[in-house]
Amino acid sequence: MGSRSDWPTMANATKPLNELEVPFATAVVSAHRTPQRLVEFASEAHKNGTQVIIAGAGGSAHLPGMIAAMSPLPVIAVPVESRFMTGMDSLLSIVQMPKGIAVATQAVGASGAYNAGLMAAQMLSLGDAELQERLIAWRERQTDQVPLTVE
Ligand SMILES: Nc1c(C(=O)O)ncn1[C@@H]1O[C@H](COP(=O)(O)O)[C@@H](O)[C@H]1O
Repeated sequence: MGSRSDWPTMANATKPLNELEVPFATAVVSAHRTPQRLVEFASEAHKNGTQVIIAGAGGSAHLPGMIAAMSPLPVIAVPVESRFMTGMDSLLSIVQMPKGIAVATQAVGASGAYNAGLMAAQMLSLGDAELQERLIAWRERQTDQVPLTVE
């Protein structure tokens, strides 16, 4: 995430990851405030066992695209709600990537962060049959929890 202030949003990504027993690490990395840390993080991640990166940032959100530019790993982006434009600035600055560098952008805010965790697990499940089984069971539990009536 681009700032510690993104954590209340980005913590939502950890919920499905924990439920699906997917290990993860967190880091504060900013293209603007810690550019050297960004270069090291993005260029080294695929060498230390990381398989998917979830990048959340708000406002002038260059982080996901910059990570994607420097890493061969899939980058899932979360536009964090901003103070002045409620996340529209975050969304547009993340989603409008130039052809040739791909970022998988999720919805703005907490739900987007939650789905980023799910999407990461689904990507990882392509090479992990046990994780895929856990995902299928997770989906079935979710379906069972939706009541048929509003009473
Ligand atoms: N968008 C970026 C980047 C980046 O794109 O590299 N670095 C920090 N930020 C964002 O600035 C917002 C305000 O940060 P502060 O609350 O620390 O002032 C955060 O949402 C963060 O993601």
